[in-house]
Amino acid sequence: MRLPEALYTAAQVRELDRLAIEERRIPGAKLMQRAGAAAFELLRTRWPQARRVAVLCGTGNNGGDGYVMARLARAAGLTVNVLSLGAVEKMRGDAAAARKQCKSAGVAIRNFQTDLLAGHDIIIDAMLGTGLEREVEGEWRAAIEAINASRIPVLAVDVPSGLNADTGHVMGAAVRADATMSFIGLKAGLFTGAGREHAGEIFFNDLNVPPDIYAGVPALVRRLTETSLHGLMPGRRRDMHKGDAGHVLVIGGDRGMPGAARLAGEAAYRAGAGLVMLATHPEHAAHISTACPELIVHGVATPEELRPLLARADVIAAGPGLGQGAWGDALFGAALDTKLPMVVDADALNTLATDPLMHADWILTPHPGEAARMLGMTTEQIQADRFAAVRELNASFGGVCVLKGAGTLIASLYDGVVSVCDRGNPGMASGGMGDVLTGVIAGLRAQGLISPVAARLGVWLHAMAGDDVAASGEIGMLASDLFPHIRGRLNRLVRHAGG
Ligand SMILES: NC(=O)C1=CN([C@@H]2O[C@H](COP(=O)(O)OP(=O)(O)OC[C@H]3O[C@@H](n4cnc5c(N)ncnc54)[C@H](O)[C@@H]3O)[C@@H](O)[C@H]2O)[C@H](O)CC1
Ligand SMILES: [K+]
Repeated sequence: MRLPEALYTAAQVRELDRLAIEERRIPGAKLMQRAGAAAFELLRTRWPQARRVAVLCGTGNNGGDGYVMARLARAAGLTVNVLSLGAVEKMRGDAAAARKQCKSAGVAIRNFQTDLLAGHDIIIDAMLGTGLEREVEGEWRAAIEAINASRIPVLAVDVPSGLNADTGHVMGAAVRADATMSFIGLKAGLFTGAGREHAGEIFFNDLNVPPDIYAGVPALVRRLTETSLHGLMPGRRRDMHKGDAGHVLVIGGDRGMPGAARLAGEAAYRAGAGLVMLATHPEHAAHISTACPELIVHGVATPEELRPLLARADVIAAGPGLGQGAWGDALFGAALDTKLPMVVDADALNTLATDPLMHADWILTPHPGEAARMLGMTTEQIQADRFAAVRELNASFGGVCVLKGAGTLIASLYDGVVSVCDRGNPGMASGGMGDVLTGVIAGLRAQGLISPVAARLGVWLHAMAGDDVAASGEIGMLASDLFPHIRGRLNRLVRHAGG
């Protein structure tokens, strides 16, 4: 089943469950049977050779799903060992019934012990799902750490145990799954922060609930997908000229830091800008121009020298290599005085951290460290709840905020929706990648896309290009390796949209 765009919190999925059970009269036990069957089907298709299955079951409905899977695995002739955790005598309702049925089917059920994991081909993690309500401790933590140390493949049921379904934060310890099958509603925490590290490949099954129940629970988080980004790029008239494709002015490159500004400038061209000007420190204007002759490079020492360039720009990209000295502050200040749309990154964000200004139309692109400085928090606090952080940044600074990192988030005051990019890879954690993103977003904005659209499309193109480059390995990727793939992905998007 294709992954839906809509992502939900645990509470929202519980509401969807309630609607299905109470208003559509689908018994919870039936949903549990369907969940167990769907997850077992995934087990068979993804690990067809697996014969010896360890199913770790908690005491709630997540565990109930696991008991259903164990019964089905035994009926299919697999060797199954259920290892249960928690106070099983307190089990009630559907989960208790599933455990009873599993026992009646002759499945071996024992209390979890670390040494019982060895010798299995696959581990099913059905300990904790959306009911996780505190840090894992004791036998739960021991089980999670034993699973992660065992190096046995893991299929997580609904949510990897120990992972916060809303934020992707690890609550003490969390299972590192090779695959996670999530039910009824995809949980937002699987797609950002530590979620991406722990969920493995994500699968979804709607358990065949009536589609109209989703209308009652509006998703506030949405995945970026190629489909959702189709048709956003303006067409290109045969008689258009470079002015029609927009003028970008990159402001950056203080003494000794020419590279960032140059990368942002070239990226703006790769995203389709008609003309890209670069206002940089006079000492390296000449050789940036040699390195990339398409850039209109100006050595600028003062705001007065910057003004003629501001007058010709449609969009400003401020920050790449801007530095935090008087030169950069003066030029950034002059840019803020205009009403031009801006993409603000890197050192210019650090200026905002100390001098929280506002601007009519900007896209801020902090990484977690810059976000922490902007909000007066620690990076750990930002990463502990990235959704809350990006919403707070957006509420504090307005416009559009792009919180970079695994599972980049985009929040926009224009529509209140947070978008998640579930593409990109660790190979992109290298110098210059952020400068390229800044340039791509500015290049799209210059072609007339409104800021929330330019930010979403830019983040998606940048991540897809990074995945294209990583197809030949994630180690040793250069930011400039992305350029041909950004262009390729953008033209493919336009072609498929019939643009
Ligand atoms: N109809 C449905 O509701 C469906 C649910 N599905 C599955 O059910 C789980 C959610 O089940 P729930 O009983 O609400 O909670 P959990 O099973 O995730 O947690 C069980 C239980 O564990 C205790 N607990 C919480 N935190 C901790 C902790 N840190 N350490 C120890 N114990 C903890 C707490 O008492 C919880 O109640 C959902 O994920 C699905 O897997 C079906 O899949 C679909 C139908
Ligand atoms: K689980």
